[in-house]
Amino acid sequence: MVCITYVEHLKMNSVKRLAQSSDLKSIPSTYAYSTNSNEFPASDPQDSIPIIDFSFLISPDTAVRSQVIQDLHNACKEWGFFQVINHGVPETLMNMVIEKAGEFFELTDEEKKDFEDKDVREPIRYGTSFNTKKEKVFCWRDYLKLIVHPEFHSPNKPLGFSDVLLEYTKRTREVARGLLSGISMSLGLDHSSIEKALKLESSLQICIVNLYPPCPQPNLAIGLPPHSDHGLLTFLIENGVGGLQLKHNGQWINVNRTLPNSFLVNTGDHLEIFSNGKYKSVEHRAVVNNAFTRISVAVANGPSPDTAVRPAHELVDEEKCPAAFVPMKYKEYVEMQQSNPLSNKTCLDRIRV
Ligand SMILES: O=C(O)CCC(=O)C(=O)O
Ligand SMILES: [Fe+2]
Repeated sequence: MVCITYVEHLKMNSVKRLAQSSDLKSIPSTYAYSTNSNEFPASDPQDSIPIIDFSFLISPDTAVRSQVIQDLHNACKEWGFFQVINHGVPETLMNMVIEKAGEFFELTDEEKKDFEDKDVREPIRYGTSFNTKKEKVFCWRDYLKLIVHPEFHSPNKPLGFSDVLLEYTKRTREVARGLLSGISMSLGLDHSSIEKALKLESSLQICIVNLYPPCPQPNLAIGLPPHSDHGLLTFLIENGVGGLQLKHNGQWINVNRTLPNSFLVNTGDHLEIFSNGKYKSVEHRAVVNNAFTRISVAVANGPSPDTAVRPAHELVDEEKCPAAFVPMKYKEYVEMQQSNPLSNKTCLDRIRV
């Protein structure tokens, strides 16, 4: 392994730059997540990840609507991951997001420095790994995190990035609200229960761009360690390289292919909280490879920042099914998650009764 001191390495503040060092044949010890080259065994899924046809949610035919609500129930209960098709967001817009996100990382170090991550409360944060202040082992990943709603924030470069993001995040928010209305019904609640209780008109929406450069020892480093997401629903798109793995029935499986023009959506911690544990947030991780740069864009759709989220009262029964989580403001939860190393479901466990 190359021996770069901790300080030298922190000065780089970008694994993309580290990966570009022409003589990099092995990873610095600070990236050695594993000593076992079989640390990330995963298999291909036997059944495909559930598919949700978004257009069915607004079908005039009641039977079609009931079926898609049942599909959402099964997807949230059995998988916590699903592919959304016929969502109405143009494919060209989705491709532009990936393209512009990639261009952001091509800016010079000086240009990117203006957006450097200084504090978890900042609305624009460019950085490396997940939380270098707290981590012993770093992730093979650079990131750009943006708060895009209720207020929209974006870097002013590269040219056109901000416009594309504004449109994309607005459109995905509409799809998220539609899905959450169906998910409300799939929990036996009114279609507007989640919308009203969690004040979705001012939902906190965060866009996370991940860049995973080629890694000389992909079996020892990790892109993102196993974790669940903080929000209600995360929408993921990527540049076709692959590397996401999810935990299904206790086994890690590869997400190799998703349907063209689809979103990969996963349930987050706040859906687990609101549903009082009926729907669980699902652990996933990103592995790296030695040939291609992977870019993924995750949009986390959550409750409004000031809402103290608790299980829906209809899903709580003091005797049979008491509240499984203590209430906490969503923005405080996000800060707690971002201020600690990323690890499994440790954040949610802190508020579990
Ligand atoms: O890059 C990926 O596939 C996963 C990203 C992710 O899990 C996240 O940003 O929370
Ligand atoms: Fe995630």
